[in-house]
Amino acid sequence: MSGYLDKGQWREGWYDTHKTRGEFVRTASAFRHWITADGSSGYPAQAGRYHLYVSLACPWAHRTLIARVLKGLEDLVSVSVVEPVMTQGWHFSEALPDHLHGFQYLHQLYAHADPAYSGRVTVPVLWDRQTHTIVNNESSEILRMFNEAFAALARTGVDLYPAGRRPRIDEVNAFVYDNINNGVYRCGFATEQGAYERAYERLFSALDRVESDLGQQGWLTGDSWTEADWRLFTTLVRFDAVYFGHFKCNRNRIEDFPQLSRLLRTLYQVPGVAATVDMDHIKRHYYMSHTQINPTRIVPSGPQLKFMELELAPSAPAL
Ligand SMILES: N[C@@H](CCC(=O)N[C@@H](CS)C(=O)NCC(=O)O)C(=O)O
Repeated sequence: MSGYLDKGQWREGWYDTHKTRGEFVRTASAFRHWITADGSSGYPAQAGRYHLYVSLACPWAHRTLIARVLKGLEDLVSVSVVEPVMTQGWHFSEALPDHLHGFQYLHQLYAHADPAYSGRVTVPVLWDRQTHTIVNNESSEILRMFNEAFAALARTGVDLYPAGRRPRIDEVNAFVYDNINNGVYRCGFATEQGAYERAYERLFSALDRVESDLGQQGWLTGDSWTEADWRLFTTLVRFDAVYFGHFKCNRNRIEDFPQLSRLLRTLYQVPGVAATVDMDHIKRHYYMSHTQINPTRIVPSGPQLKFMELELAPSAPAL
C-alpha cells in the first residue's frame, strides 16, 4: 500500500479524489535544487557525488535512467532500485538494497533529508552525498540536469535538448505530459465514470494526433529524437502491458498504431535502452500495488509484446 509523510511521520493513504469530482490530480514535486556545470547553484556536476533512486516500474523515473544511459553517466551517477510492489510505499530489500544508507523504506530517505517533510514519497530521487539531502525529485528537471550540467563529464555527446529545437520540444512535452503521460493515470485513477470517460477521450484523441504528426516527420520534434521522444517512450513501453488493461485505456493498443509502434520499436533498439525496461517490475508494480483497482493482485500473463521480441543490437550494455 502507498501513503505519504505527515511532518516526517508515515501515514497510509491514497490520493483523495473527492475534492476533484473523481479526477486524479498529481501533486507537485517538493525538492527543486539544481545541479550546474560551474557549481554556482551550490550543486556542481561531479563524478561520484550524486545517487539516483528509481523504480524500474515508474515511467517518470524511467526517463532519468534513460538519460543516464544515453549520456553515458553510468560511472558518474550511481543508482539504487526500489522493490516494485509497494509496502509502506517504495521500499528496499536484500536483493534491492539502498546502497547509500541501508534504509528499508524510501520514506526514511525523505525524512532524513527533511525531518518535517509532508507530502508524497515519490521516485525518482536525486541524492547528494556531500550535503546529505535530496537535490531534486522532479524527473523532468533531473533529465535536464543530466543533459546540461554533466555535458562536459558525459561519455557521449548526445544532446537531448538541442538549443534550436527547445521551443518545439517544450510545446510537445506539455501536450504529451498533460494528455498522454499523465493522461493514462487520469484514466486509471479516476473514481467516477464521467472523469474516466473524459480522460479516455482526451488520451486517445492525443494519441491520434501524435500518430498523424509522426507520419509527417518521423520524430516528435523534427528529423531526430530528443527528450520529447523519450518522454513519450516511457508511456508507450508500458501501454499494452499495463495501461490498456489495468488503467482501462482500451480503445486501441500501441501495436495498433503504425507510427507509434514504429517509434516504440526504434527507440527500444537504441543501445542501452532495452536494459532499462523491466517488464516484470512494471507489471508487478501496477497490478499488485494498486489494490483499489485490482484487489485480487493477479498479474496477467499476457500480452505478447512484439517490440520486446526483436533482436537487439549486440552493443547494448547492461544497466
Ligand atoms: N513529478 C514527479 C512524479 C513522480 C511520481 O509520481 N512517481 C510515482 C511512481 S510512477 C510515485 O513515486 N508515486 C508514489 C506515490 O505517489 O505515493 C516526477 O515526474 O518526478
